Amino acid sequence: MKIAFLGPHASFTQLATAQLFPNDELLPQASILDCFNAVENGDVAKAVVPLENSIEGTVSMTLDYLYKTPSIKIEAEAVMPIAHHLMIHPENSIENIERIYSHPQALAQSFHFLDTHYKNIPKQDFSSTAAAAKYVSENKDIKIAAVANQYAANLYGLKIINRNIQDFEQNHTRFIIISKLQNKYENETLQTLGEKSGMLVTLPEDHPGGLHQVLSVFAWRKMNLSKIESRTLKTGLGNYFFFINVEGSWNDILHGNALKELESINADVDFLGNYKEFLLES
Ligand SMILES: O=C(O)C(=O)C[C@]1(C(=O)O)C=C[C@@H](O)C=C1
Repeated sequence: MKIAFLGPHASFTQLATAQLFPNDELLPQASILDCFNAVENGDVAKAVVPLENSIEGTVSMTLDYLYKTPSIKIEAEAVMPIAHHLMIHPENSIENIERIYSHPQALAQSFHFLDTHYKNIPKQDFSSTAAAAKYVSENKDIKIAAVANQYAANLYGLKIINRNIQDFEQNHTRFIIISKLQNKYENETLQTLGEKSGMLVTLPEDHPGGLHQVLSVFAWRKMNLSKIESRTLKTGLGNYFFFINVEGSWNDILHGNALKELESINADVDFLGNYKEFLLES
């Protein structure tokens, strides 16, 4: 089976994808949009993209494309510990470094460390941590460093200057497996952390108590929400959709007609699936 992931080789997303699909053909993509397009066009069966980080929060691009592509559903979530390291070309010295490159999520997760120790060195966004590491390995003359993982340092022959530079010890990223198949991904070799449902809810118009009505559907059924995120609809200031995770199995969700009640208050619901959450190794 072909599986797309946010590449290039040695990205954190690849480390997650390799654990989820050890026997499949993994195809690196240049962006989260390319991962969604590869699934939407049928070039691959599934893709793995980041959804949320425990320090930096939701990856908004992933939410936006889930909203824009209703045919794409979620098959599973996987949580992986994230350790960032600062690395340079082995022929360079950290004293000469003039710029630090990485994925914006990685720079944000290490912001205080970089601000404390490398305050005057400009930080620059790159498409992924691994692409930044690769760029450093190919450009020893332009005195740059990258924030990336150990695997990228090994693959691109870089020297690690500072280890574990993330601002909080507990740094985890949650990835999702997306597909059009609406399957539930199973893996008996990985630890299961729980089960949940995901949905995107849009209210017909902004009115007093609208979100309260949506939340009460779950509250009086004693269903626990594990995530709620509002995201702009891009139709004007103040217009949002909501990504909601409800803990529990599919039967719990159907129990008491929660989805029917949401429809009865004219909420538009794109049900993303009932799926498991797995724990990965770093
Ligand atoms: O740049 C990478 O290596 C990625 O896989 C992307 C990504 C992200 O978008 O959150 C994945 C995990 C880490 O949180 C940092 C970056």
